[in-house]
Amino acid sequence: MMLFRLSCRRTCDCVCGLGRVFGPARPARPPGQRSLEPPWPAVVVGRASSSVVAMAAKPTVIFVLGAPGSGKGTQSANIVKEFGFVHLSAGDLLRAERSTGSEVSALIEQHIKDGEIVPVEITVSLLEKAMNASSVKKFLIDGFPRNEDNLVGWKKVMDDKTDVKFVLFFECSKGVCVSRCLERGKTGGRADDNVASLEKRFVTYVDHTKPIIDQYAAKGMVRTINADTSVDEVFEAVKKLFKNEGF
Ligand SMILES: Nc1ncnc2c1ncn2[C@@H]1O[C@H](COP(=O)(O)OP(=O)(O)OP(=O)(O)O)[C@@H](O)[C@H]1O
Ligand SMILES: Nc1ccn([C@H]2C[C@H](O)[C@@H](COP(=O)(O)O)O2)c(=O)n1
Repeated sequence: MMLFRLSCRRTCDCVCGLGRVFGPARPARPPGQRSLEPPWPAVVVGRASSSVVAMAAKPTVIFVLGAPGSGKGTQSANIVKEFGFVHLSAGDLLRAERSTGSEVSALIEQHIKDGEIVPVEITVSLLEKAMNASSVKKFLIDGFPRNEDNLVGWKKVMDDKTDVKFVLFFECSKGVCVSRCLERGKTGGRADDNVASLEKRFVTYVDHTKPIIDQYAAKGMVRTINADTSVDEVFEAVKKLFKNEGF
């Protein structure tokens, strides 16, 4: 134990003890990065039998789900500020990819217009790329997994590489969600914030996304927040939850 502490102090600048998190010498924080998280691969040290073992910590993931307009994006932005997470919206990543004019642009455009879910190979590869590009390794993944295809694709490619903590579920009545989206549609520039697309998006939500939330609920992995109230009231509930979860 004593020997370990001495050698640890020589090799890193953290306050190490067995079981604490440390990594290589701390590099300068990249400009604009607000998080206090270490921007280098963390290493967790613990004892196995009589030897000391080290393994890389996996990125933390929280999935953010709820009906269209339930406030996933709004609350994710608040969580980023308060708790230092990185917000990755699957919808935003797909919209960005659509506007690059790549070979999948037309396919994404059609799916978004029809309120349907884009094949997971596209979405997971965009998510993985964004996660790899981030120095902060705590992610809110908003609007994913939205259907069985999303879930299977995530498990295949990302399950072993990440630590999914829970699903943050914003529960909100359809009437409130629709009126928020229609209001957003007046100025937001989204092609799918209209009555026709919203109807399709809600069908997709009820038929395909809600069953995914239910699957996670059966595993005790859903944290439900009432999202019918004001932005501030919803965030108070979110803050309480995140503190209880140890963030
Ligand atoms: N609690 C709230 N009270 C009133 N308006 C809200 C609330 N939360 C969000 N809004 C507004 O409702 C609209 C939709 O919110 P937001 O984009 O956060 O929802 P979302 O769940 O991410 O939607 P989508 O899945 O369609 O992208 C926005 O215009 C936002 O400002
Ligand atoms: N996992 C996802 C997330 C989003 N999309 C597409 C289809 C949605 O209607 C659209 C908008 O998403 P939002 O911004 O409302 O979360 O993006 C998808 O295919 N797969």
